[in-house]
Amino acid sequence: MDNNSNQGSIRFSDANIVYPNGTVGMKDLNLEIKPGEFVVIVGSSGAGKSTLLRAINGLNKMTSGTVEVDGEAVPQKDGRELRLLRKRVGMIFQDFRLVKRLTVMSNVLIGRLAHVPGWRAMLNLWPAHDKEVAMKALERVSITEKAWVKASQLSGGQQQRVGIARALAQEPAIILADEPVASLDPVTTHQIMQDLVRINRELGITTLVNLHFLDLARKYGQRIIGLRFGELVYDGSAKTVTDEDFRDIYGRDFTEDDVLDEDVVG
Ligand SMILES: Nc1ncnc2c1ncn2[C@@H]1O[C@H](COP(=O)(O)OP(=O)(O)OP(=O)(O)O)[C@@H](O)[C@H]1O
Repeated sequence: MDNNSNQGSIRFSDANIVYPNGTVGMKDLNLEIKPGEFVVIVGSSGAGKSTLLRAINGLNKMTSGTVEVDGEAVPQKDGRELRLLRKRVGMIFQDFRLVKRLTVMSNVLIGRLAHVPGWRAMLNLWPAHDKEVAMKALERVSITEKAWVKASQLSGGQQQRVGIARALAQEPAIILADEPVASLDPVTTHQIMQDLVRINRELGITTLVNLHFLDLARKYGQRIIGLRFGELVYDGSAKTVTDEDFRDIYGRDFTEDDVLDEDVVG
């Protein structure tokens, strides 16, 4: 998987999203993310983390302002241009979003859908190249031995690895992971976070991860972005973020519910 031709820069300029019911999802956001960055986004429930991620692949439309990927505005209308943009942006979900009755391989090939003619995919006549890309993606998350197993037979952690492989099969410039570990046990959570960090280092794919747990943000983030009521209230290194910063982002003291490993709470 060669990511050299991909870039993966993101820029929000004076960006606002107000939902039809009047809720503010994003407020005056100005933010630049460089190709290859690993960014963790934190904030309490409803702070606008998903809104931000979904704006990058055009799932949420701007009320005003712009979001650009590699210098091109994310199309605000559904259509061919938006499909081309989405080809470059892989998504990873909290609930994995696999097709449970299909094999792991078929699920990963879904990541190739935008790259092959629809009739080929429908007839399951995938070109050798696409199968190879899918298998390499499975290798990247060490799960090739499950290629021909039905997704329904996998553990949560294995399912999330397949979710990652499906995103990688797109050969994306950007990966957006929306609470990717929220459904996993602590041990598996660390494994999946390590996978995401390793893949980011190996392939240089710009990666944005929404996280609920503060200790994970600190441990695995490179850069931390904090949101509150749709506004950017923190942007800094994960190495130097303080408990005080987290309190400001959350607008309250944090509790054991905010950390995965409880002994971290002082
Ligand atoms: N489709 C929608 N229509 C109306 N309001 C919405 C919609 N989607 C999100 N919101 C609201 O926008 C705000 C930001 O939501 P968002 O899902 O981005 O927050 P979040 O930080 O991801 O929260 P969580 O951690 O709970 O997923 C919240 O107040 C939410 O209720």
